[in-house]
Amino acid sequence: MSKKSKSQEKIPADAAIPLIRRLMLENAKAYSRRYAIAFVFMGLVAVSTAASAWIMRDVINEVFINQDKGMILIIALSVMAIFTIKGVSTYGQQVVLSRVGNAIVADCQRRLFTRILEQDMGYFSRTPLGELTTRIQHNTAAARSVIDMVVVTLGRDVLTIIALVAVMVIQDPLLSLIALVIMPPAVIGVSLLVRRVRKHAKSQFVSTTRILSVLQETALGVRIVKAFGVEDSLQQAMNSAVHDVEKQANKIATLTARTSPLMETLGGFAVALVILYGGYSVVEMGQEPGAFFSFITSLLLAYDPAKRLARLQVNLNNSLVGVKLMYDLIDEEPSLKQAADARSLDVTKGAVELADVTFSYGEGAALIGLSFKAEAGKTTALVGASGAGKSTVFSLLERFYDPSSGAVLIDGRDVRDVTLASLRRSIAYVSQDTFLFDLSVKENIRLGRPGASDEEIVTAAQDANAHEFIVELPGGYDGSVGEGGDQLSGGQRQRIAIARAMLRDAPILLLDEATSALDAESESKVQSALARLMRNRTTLVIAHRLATVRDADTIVVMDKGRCIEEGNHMDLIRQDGTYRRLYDLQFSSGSSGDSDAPNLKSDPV
Ligand SMILES: Nc1ncnc2c1ncn2[C@@H]1O[C@H](COP(=O)(O)OP(=O)(O)OP(=O)(O)O)[C@@H](O)[C@H]1O
Repeated sequence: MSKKSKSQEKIPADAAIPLIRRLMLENAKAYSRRYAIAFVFMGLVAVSTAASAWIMRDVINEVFINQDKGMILIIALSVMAIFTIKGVSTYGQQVVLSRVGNAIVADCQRRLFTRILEQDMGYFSRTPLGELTTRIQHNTAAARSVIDMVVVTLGRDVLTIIALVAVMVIQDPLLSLIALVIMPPAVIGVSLLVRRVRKHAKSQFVSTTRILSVLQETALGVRIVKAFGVEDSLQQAMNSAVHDVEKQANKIATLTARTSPLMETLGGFAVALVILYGGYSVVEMGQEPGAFFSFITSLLLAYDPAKRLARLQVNLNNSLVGVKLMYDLIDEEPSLKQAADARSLDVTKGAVELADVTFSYGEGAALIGLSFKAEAGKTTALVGASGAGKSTVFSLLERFYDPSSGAVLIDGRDVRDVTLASLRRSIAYVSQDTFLFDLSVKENIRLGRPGASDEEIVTAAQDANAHEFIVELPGGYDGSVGEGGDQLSGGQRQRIAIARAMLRDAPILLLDEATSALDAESESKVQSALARLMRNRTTLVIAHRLATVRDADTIVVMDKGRCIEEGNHMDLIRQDGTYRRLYDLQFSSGSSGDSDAPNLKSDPV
C-alpha cells in the first residue's frame, strides 16, 4: 500500500539540488581531508592533460617547422613526464575516492538500519520487506554514485575542461568561440532526456521492490508454497516484476545512450567548423600551424569530459531517485516515541490493568473500551474467537502501539510514562511461533538477557527442559540453529524460547500458547518448563489448552475487542454463557490439538 504511495510520488525538478547539497554536506565534513587529497590529484590530472595539448604547438613548430634537433629530446622527455604525472594522479584519485565511497555506503547503511530499528510496529506492518531491502542495498549505492559523479565530474572533468579551454583561448580566441556554437543544442537535448529518465528510474525502483518481495515471501513461506502448489502464481508475479525491471532498465539505457549520438554529432560539427576556419587561416593566411594543432588537440581531449558532463545530469537523476527514497526513510519519524520525561519502570508487584482501552489499527476498532485486571503473581487467561483482540492486548502491553483512549497500567503506572527499555525489560514474551535468529543456540538464548554468562544460559536451558537436547545437537550450545531455527523441531524451538524467558526473569510474562500439536513427550516437557516459568510471575496467556484455562486464576473472555465475561473456570461454566459455548466448541471437540482434550467430554463440569 505504502509502497505505491511512497514510490510513485515525483521528485520535483528543483529538489535535485537540495538533495545533492544535503548528501554532500552530510558527507563532506567527515571526509574533507580525503576529498582535499582527491582534488589535488584531480587538479594534477587536469593540468597534465592540458599540458599534453599545449606541447603539440612545440612539436609542430619546433620539431617539424623549425627542425630544431635540440628540442626533440626535451619535448620527448616532457611528454613522458606529463603522462607519468597523469597516470599516477589518476591512480591516486581513484583509490582515495573509492575508499571514501565505500565508507559512505557503509555509513548510510548503518544510519538506515538504525532508523529501521527505531520504527514502530505499524511501520513494519505497512512496509513490505522487499522495500526495506531495496532501500538498504540499492538506495545507499545510489548515494555513493551521486557523490562519485558530482566529485569526479566537478573535480576532474570540469577542471580538465577549464584547463583545456584555457589552452584553446590562449592559442586562438576566435576559434574557441566557433567551437562553442554547439553548447545551446547540447543543453536542450540533454535536459529533455533527463526528464524521461527520471520517470523510468522511479518505476524501476517499484518493480525491483516487487522482485524482492516475491523472493522473500517464497523463501519465508516455502512450506506453504510447496504444500499448496502455488509455485505458478509466484512465478507469474516474479515474471511480471522481472519483465518490468527489464523494460525500465532498457528504456533508461536507451535514453542514456542517446546522449552519445547527440554529443557525437554536435562534437563532429564543432571539429569540422574548427578545421574549416583553422585550416583556412594556416593555408591562406600563413598562420603558424603549431597553434592550430594545439587547439585541435585540446578540443579532442575536451570531448570525453564534455560528454561525461552532458551525461551527468541524466545519470545523476537516475541515482537521485534512490537518494530521495533513502532520505524519505531517514527522515521518517517513528510515530510512537518515548516521553521526554519518561522514567524507568520499577515493577514492584507486577499488577497489570487495562482501563477502558480503545484501539484501532486503522479501519475498525480492534479493542473497544476493554477493561480488566491481571493480578500480580497470578495467571490470567485470555480466550475468545479468532480476531477478538487477544494478541492486540499483548501488543499494547509491550507498547508496540498506543491506545487511542484509555490506558495500560503496570503497578498503576501508565506505560506511556515509562522508558521503552525498562518497560520491555519487565516483560518476557513467549510466542507460539518462536523466531530463532541464525546464531548459535547459546546466542539465541542470550537474547533473553544480553550480558548473561554461559553458566546462566545453561541453568535457564535446564529449567526450560532444553539442556538435554541442546547438548546432543551437533556443536551443542555453540551449534547453529539454521535460518529461522530450521534445524530444530517445534517443541525444541519452544523450549529455547522458554529458556530465553527464564533468563530474562521478568516479573510479567506474556505467553501465546502454541496451537499446533506436539508429540506427547515434547508436550509434557514444554508444559513442565512453562509451569516453572509461570511460577510467581504475573502471567497473561492466550490460552489454547484446556488445562491452562482451567488452572488460570482469572479468565477474560473477549469478543470483538470487548471483555464480555470474567471469572474463574467454574464461575464461567456456571454462568453458562459465551465461555461455556466457546469451551464446548474449542476445547471439548479435541480440535485444539490439546492432549487433554479427549477426556473432556466426560469432564464433570
Ligand atoms: N497489524 C495489524 N494491522 C491491522 N489490523 C490488525 C493487525 N493485527 C490485528 N489486526 C486486526 O485487529 C483485530 C484483532 O486482532 P488480534 O490479532 O488481536 O486478534 P486475536 O484474538 O489475537 O486473534 P487470533 O486468535 O486469530 O490470533 C482483528 O480484526 C485483526 O484483523
